[in-house]
Amino acid sequence: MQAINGLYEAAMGDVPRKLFEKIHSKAPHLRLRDVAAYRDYLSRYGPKVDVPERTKDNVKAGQCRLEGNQFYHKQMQSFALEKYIESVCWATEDSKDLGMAYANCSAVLFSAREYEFTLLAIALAKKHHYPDELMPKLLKRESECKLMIAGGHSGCRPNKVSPFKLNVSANPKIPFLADGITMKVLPGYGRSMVAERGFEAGDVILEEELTACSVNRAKKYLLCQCCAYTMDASPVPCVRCASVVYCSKECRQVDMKVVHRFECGIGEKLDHISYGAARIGVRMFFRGLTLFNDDVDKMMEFCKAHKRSGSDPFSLDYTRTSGIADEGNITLEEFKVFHQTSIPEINLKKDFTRVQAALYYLILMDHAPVASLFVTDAQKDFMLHCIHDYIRTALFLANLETQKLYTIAAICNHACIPNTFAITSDGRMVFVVLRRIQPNEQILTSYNIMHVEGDMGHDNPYARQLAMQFKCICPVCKPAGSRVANSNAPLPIPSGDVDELRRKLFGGDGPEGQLVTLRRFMQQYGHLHPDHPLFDTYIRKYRAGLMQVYLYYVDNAHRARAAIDAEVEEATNRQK
Ligand SMILES: C[S@@+](CC[C@H](N)C(=O)[O-])C[C@H]1O[C@@H](n2cnc3c(N)ncnc32)[C@H](O)[C@@H]1O
Repeated sequence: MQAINGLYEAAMGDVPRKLFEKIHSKAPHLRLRDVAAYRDYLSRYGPKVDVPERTKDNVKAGQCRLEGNQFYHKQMQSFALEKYIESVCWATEDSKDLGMAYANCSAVLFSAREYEFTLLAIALAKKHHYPDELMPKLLKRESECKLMIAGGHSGCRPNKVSPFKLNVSANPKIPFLADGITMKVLPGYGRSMVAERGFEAGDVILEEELTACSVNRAKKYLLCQCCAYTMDASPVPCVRCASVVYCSKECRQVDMKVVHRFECGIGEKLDHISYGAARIGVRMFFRGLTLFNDDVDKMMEFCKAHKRSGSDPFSLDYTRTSGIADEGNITLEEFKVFHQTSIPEINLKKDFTRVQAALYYLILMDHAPVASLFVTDAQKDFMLHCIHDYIRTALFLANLETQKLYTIAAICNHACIPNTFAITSDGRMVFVVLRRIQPNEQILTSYNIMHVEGDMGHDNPYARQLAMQFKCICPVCKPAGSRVANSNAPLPIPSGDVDELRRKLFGGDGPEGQLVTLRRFMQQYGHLHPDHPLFDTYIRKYRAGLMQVYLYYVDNAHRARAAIDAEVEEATNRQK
């Protein structure tokens, strides 16, 4: 068989799906056999993943800058920034190329009026050998930035408090979740998030930081490898490879400690195996290994003692842990919850996960930092099976579109017309109630979270992708159409109220005013949804408004300020 190289593009990242069709035509006896049979077959007959790795290269850094400049001159700023970030990744630590790439980032950020980030990029350019002869231009930009900030054009929003903070009483053990929400196992759905008390439209019931993510190849220079934060900031590259980038030094440190030390040097090959959330499985495996201080036998013992018998994330006590930022890793308890997740039979019958796991295994075992830890056959088999299990768990629990895994939010099931809106931006998930939820009602979000303007709809390609995962039994899709969809029926809402709503929505009220109006409307009439299709318009408007206002309050500039302060402190210490 040919080596795997370039198939990725042809198959939109679906190497294993295409490959397993090929494998099965050549070796039909493999179908649904243990993953070890796939490993043995692939290691014997190939194909071998043959993709060049990206090691630091200043020539490539220069090429990316030139490509970025072309976009910049065509006013295609986001493409320019992506190229400049890539340039940062290729450049060696001691080169002028690094300083120049940061300076170019600063030009884009300045034109986007991100003054704090511009200052940060300038500080990094100066620190990283930006050429003296070009310095006057950079200093001019720096002083213009300071003037803009002094003139009140800061991206920081010190006086505004985001309305997307938990606004109901919190669970005593899970402070980022509303009190009065529990996990129940419901027929057809499995684990489900259920309200024990009523919630109103506008209640913010969850505000969770992600547990793990995987950044797909197409976005590798756009998202932080560790926390999935959008790279509008000043990029922090891996010091060794040119394959990953981080939003901060802290993220680089954390990722290096828990995962990247195993993946650095084989990142391109690993990226080639899966386009989607499967890689989260590999990353969770290494996070587990890190929890056991790389002691494979200890991890094996633990995993053997804790069978995949089902788990309850609501049993976790987050008040006893300080979270990923401080610890640099998930806790053992959180890892156990992931490890013990039970998966429906249908998800176990997918061959492509076996091919994925076998390919990951073969690449990893060809890499000294991993191979040196897995020596005996038992240890090697453990790694293979564990990675396979975790790939399946990740595909079951993570959002396939955003490739992010949240421990608590993952329990929430999907509805095509949900009662709660899941907003995800960067590495944070927020649940806002869209219409009244009664005690004992299930909390449901649409997994199609990126398509704010539309509910799932069965013609939506993402809906088809989901349909491969499970057969939807939400109130809209349940057989025999439990939804009373009668577009001719008059809405039982006084016409004066509808006119008033329309006037406010379309009469120039700002997004925040619109939100207040919509929330009141939903509180009063939300129970009519989804019974009347006309109502969808308002729900959609409400969701779009929530997203718009949410993004307005995302205040990333304070992160840039903190990073600038840290740079200044570091420079002062260096001078001492
Ligand atoms: C992210 S998990 C949600 C938690 C899951 N119920 C559990 O037991 O852990 C996604 C899985 O839940 C189930 N699920 C979610 N929404 C569903 C729906 N509307 N209809 C049927 N199954 C659903 C499917 O098995 C799906 O693959």
